[in-house]
This record gives sequence, C-alpha cells and structure tokens, in this order.
Amino acid sequence: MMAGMPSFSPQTTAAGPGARTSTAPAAAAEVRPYDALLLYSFGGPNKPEDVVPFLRNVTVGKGIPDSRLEEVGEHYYGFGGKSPINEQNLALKAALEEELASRGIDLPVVWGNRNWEPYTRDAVEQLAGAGAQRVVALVTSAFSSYSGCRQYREDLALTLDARGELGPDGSTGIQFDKVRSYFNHPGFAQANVDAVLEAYEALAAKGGDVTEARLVFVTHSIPLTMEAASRISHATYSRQHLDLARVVAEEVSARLGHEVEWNLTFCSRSGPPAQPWLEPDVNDHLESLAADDVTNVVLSPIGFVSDHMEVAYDLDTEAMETASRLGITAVRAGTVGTRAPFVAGLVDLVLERAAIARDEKFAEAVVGELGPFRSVCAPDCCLRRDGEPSGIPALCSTDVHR
Ligand SMILES: CC1=C(CCC(=O)O)c2cc3nc(cc4[nH]c(cc5[nH]c(cc1n2)c(C)c5CCC(=O)O)c(CCC(=O)O)c4C)C(CCC(=O)O)=C3C
Ligand SMILES: [Fe+2]
Repeated sequence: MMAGMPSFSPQTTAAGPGARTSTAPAAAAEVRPYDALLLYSFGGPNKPEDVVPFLRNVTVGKGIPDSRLEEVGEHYYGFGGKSPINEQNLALKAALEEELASRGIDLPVVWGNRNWEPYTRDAVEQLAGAGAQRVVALVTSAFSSYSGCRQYREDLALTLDARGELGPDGSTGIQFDKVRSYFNHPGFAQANVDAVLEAYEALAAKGGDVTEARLVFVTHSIPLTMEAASRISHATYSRQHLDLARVVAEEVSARLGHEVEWNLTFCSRSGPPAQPWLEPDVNDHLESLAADDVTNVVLSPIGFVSDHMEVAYDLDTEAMETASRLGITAVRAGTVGTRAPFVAGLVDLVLERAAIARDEKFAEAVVGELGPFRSVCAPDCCLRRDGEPSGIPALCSTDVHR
C-alpha cells in the first residue's frame, strides 16, 4: 500500500499474469467446481484421558521431551482436560454454514483436524462417502509457515496416500484446493480491529489510560529455521505479522484519534533451550515495558483465530499474571472467532478460490503491503527447516509428487 493512502480500504492487486478485474456481483455466489468445504484445524482434547494421546499426536517424530509434554499436559488438566478449540471450530462451522446459506450458496461444510477427532481421515472418508470430487480447504491458521500451511498440506497428502489415493504423479482421489493465507484479507484485519477497539473500551472501563496504552500484538513463536523457510511462501511468517499489525494499528489509531504505539511479540515457545525461536516473548516484553514505565497494555492475539488453549493459558493465565505482577493494567483483545467480518471474509475467499479454479478473472481483496499470497503453494514452500526438503508429499502445491 502506498504511503498516505487510507490504511484500511481493501486494495485490489493488478499484479500477476493477466489483468485482474472485479468479478460481476452476479457471479459472486458461484462455487463451482467445489462439492464441499473442508474446515481444517489443529484439534484438541475433549477430556482428561485425551490429553496424552493428543500430545503424542502433536509431537510425533519431533523429539519433544516428555518433560515438556507433561508441562503442556498440565495446562490442559488445569482446564479439566478439555481444550476450547473443538467447540470453537463447531461454532465457526455453524457460522460458515449460516453465511453460505444467507448468500444462497449450496456447499456442505465438513470438519477435520490434524491431531484429534474428527481426524483428517474421518473428514476425507465423509467427503468420499458423499461423492465429493473437488474440495476447497480452509485451514484455521491465517499465516503461512510450516505449522500453519505445509503441515496441513502434508497431512492431507499422507491421509490420501494411506487410502491408496495418492498417485506417483501427484494425482489424488479427491482433488483438494486450499484457500490462500488470509492474514492480509480485509475481513480478518477488520475483525481484529473491532476486537482491539473493544479491548480499548474495556481498558477505559477498568480505569486504564487509553491514550498511554501500548498495543502488544501476540503470535505463536516458531524456530528461526522455520521462520527462514517461510519466506518461500512470499514473505516470512514474522513479516506477515508485521504487515497486518501495522494495518490494524493504523486503523485503531485513526479510530481512537491518537497515534498508538505497538509491538509484535511471541508466545508458546517450546523446543530445546539452545534452539533459537522468534522473540521477544510476550512476558519479557511486558518486563521491558514496565521498565519504561508503561502501565497500560492491550494484548491482541493476531496469530490465533480463536481462544484455544494457547490463548487461554499462555496469554490469559501466564501473560496476565506477568502484567499484574508488574503493575500493568492489561486487557486481552478477543480473537476473530466467529466475528461477522471474519466469517464473511472466509466465504469471500472461498468464492475467490473457486473463481481461480475456474480460471476466471478475479479480484483478490487484500490489505497491507505484501499483496495476496499464492493459492497454489510454490515448490518447497514453508518447509520445516530452511534448505531441507521434507521428503513428504504436500497437496495444494506444484510439488505434490516430490
Ligand atoms: C505457528 C503455530 C500455531 C498457529 C497456527 C495454527 O493455529 O495452526 C500453532 C497452533 C496451535 N498449537 C497447538 C498446540 C500445540 N502446539 C505444539 C507445538 C508447536 N506449535 C508450533 C507452532 C504453532 N502452533 C510449533 C513450531 C511447535 C513446536 C513443535 C513443532 O515443531 O510442531 C504443541 C506441543 C507441545 C509444545 O511444544 O508446546 C501443542 C500441544 C494448538 C492447539 C491448542 C488447543 O488444544 O486448544 C494450536 C491451535
Ligand atoms: Fe506455504
């Protein structure tokens, strides 16, 4: 986006092959060639007995020490062994169904998770049983990295392979297409702006100083090797966050009528201590804000689409304790959840993906400076470690047969 332009008006790119022009409104409700929508998420435990098997699923082959698993398990037991994530995904599924119906779009929504029931294989079985041939996938992760993009695409490929439905040339039983990374879609940005403004209101209601309050964006930390590999998607994971954060902060500043100072911070780091991950950790950042005499903070968890366990524990429990120990009045902004601009934006993205699949001219709504990410991932996009091909096939890309 060019300097001086209103920060928040959705931009439409004219980049890429062929001039892209707006589709006529009448064409907007067209979802051909898709038979169904896969709502594809992380998954989480529903009861205490689920916790350990879930954590084993998450960490399979990753060499995460048992001590760390027990530590993470404690976070879940503290909440009765149940993550809020499954109910939140069911709520998102219902909201998507309602939005699709309100636009007269007939597209069944099927829910599946990488790490817990209903598993990816359950969703694929359901789709195959219903005779679906081409499915559009929407992952509950707005940013591109191994964790938020390729790991889902690998899981889908491995699931189809286990069914004997992944050909050596990359052909599949059901064809899956993925909606592009949507961190810079105006619907996602708008929902975050709304949530942050509500948090500023809550801060004022608590007697906090709104004009002084720092806006602290928070996302999931990842190893620096994963960060480096994420650049192949178009721009690194942290750069994606900085792009969105600036758009949100500028709009919030405009709405509050004063310049809001902001920072990007990280949470939920794991892995061996010697391995470098993205920093600063949100708790360390709160320490340095306190040292600078900042006493009011709004935390905005832009890296997460719903209030799942990392938000409930790492932010609402841990970071809030840090803030209160430091004498900081802090309010945590909501995640986008089922906010209307977010849900409507997701349906817009599905329609956009369908237009791309039909090879039609289309308008890609986008905010910030990076432009729209690719709908079909590049070879080696979002590898786990920079420069090391995974050897695992991944769908929704041009490197499926590797
Ligand atoms: C970028 C990112 C997102 C955001 C994008 C997205 O939303 O997809 C995300 C989401 C989530 N992460 C979650 C849970 C866990 N993540 C772990 C481990 C890891 N996450 C990583 C990255 C991310 N994770 C990484 C680099 C690791 C290290 C191991 C590895 O390289 O993979 C572990 C293992 C224990 C530990 O190490 O902490 C758990 C239990 C849950 C479910 C919460 C619930 O149950 O409510 C959700 C939504
Ligand atoms: Fe990717």
